[in-house]
Amino acid sequence: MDKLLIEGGHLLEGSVSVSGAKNSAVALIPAAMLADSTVVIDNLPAISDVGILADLLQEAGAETEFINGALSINPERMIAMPLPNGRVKKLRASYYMMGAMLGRFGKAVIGLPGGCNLGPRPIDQHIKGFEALGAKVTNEQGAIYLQAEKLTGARIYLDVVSVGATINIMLAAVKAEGRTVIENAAKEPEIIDVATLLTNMGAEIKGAGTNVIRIEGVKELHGCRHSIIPDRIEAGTYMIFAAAMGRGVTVDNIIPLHLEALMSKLREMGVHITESEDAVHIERTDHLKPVDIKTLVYPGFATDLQQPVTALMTQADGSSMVTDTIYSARFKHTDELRRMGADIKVEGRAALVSGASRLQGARVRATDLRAGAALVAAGLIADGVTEITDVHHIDRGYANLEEKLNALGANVWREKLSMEEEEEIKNS
Ligand SMILES: CC(=O)N[C@H]1[C@@H](OP(=O)(O)OP(=O)(O)OC[C@H]2O[C@@H](n3ccc(=O)[nH]c3=O)[C@H](O)[C@@H]2O)O[C@H](CO)[C@@H](O)[C@@H]1O
Ligand SMILES: C=C(OP(=O)(O)O)C(=O)O
Repeated sequence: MDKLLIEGGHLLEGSVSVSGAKNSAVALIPAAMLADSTVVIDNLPAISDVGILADLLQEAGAETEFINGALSINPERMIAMPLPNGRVKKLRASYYMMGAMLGRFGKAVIGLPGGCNLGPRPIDQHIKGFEALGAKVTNEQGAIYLQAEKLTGARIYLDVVSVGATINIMLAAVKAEGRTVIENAAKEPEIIDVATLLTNMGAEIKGAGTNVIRIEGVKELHGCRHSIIPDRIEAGTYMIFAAAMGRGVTVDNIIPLHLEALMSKLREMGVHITESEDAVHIERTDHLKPVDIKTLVYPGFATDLQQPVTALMTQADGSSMVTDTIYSARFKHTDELRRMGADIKVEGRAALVSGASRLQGARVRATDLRAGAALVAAGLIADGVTEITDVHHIDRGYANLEEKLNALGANVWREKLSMEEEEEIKNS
């Protein structure tokens, strides 16, 4: 097991290039199995979720090869291999194996997904969609069994706006017979990215990015090449790092439109931001203003940036309130930030952050992916050295984090935990 060490207090300067989007990549890889020949996905982020999904496809018979940041997937020899648990539990997006396997084989056995523990994360809307398309779905001993004689298009109204359910239903429906309409669909940019890949494979999809998606089923899909959109959450995280510590940081290779909610809040806090076509330039201010933020579905403020922005709020002069309307328990990072000197009170779905606090380096735990990002932000700000354990959560979503930060002038490195430290963590 590794820990991440950050010597705080260094101002950041220069340019950072954002990787391909995790939440696209993890859907595009399973989507490739719907083709009858090779799909090549470019601009893949070097994160553990991508590696695990490529392994899962390979386990089920796909030929996969990583070449210079691209993944080539030949799914011709895939079989409906049951994937009951093990690696499936390591990430949330293994749920896309359900929709993709169902679409390809008419059946699947997939373990219940893992991913960040942010309170209950049911998959009832995914299952409602699969059933509407004609699948019989059962849950036996922690695995979901899906079976369909034939998939037939249907009208599906999502009771909850869900990114995962929207994409999963698209995956199962593109080769179903007839028309599927997804109503109250999620509108995140990653959904458009998945629809773009599927369309390039020959699917007929209209309305991705709006709340009604219409799919005409086709008999066959073919191989193609597709480049992943930039990761708006990684971009937003670096923008927050820069807002805290940037003497002048350009966050490059992004789509600024995807980050409007964050930019508007950073500007309210007094952060200097200049936008260009595919980059933003950020300079910190000496007097950060407090701000209230409520997370919402896209294009609202992304819940995945709620945790990192909380770390920034500790540096504002006054009280900020952050409310998470998407997840009921996405506040584990606040306990760790408190250990570093933050003044944060959590009540229900809201956290009241009183600043400005002088943060001190401490040993803290990345309880989940974006909690990890919040602790990195705090570590960059704090006096002294911050040690972050459970780094595997951070590795699920941030490609080459140390390299990118050190190139901006930070001092970040990784060490192996000693046996004593591992024991201490196990017992804590
Ligand atoms: C791999 C991936 O893309 N992960 C993202 C995806 O997660 P994920 O797809 O899991 O998130 P959803 O959009 O599905 O979840 C949104 C809300 O709907 C609820 N819900 C969801 C499905 C369902 O069947 N029933 C139900 O009640 C969830 O508990 C949550 O409260 O979108 C989230 C919301 O933007 C992001 O935080 C995650 O980074
Ligand atoms: C919650 C997240 O990821 P996942 O859904 O993969 O757990 C995230 O990326 O912040």
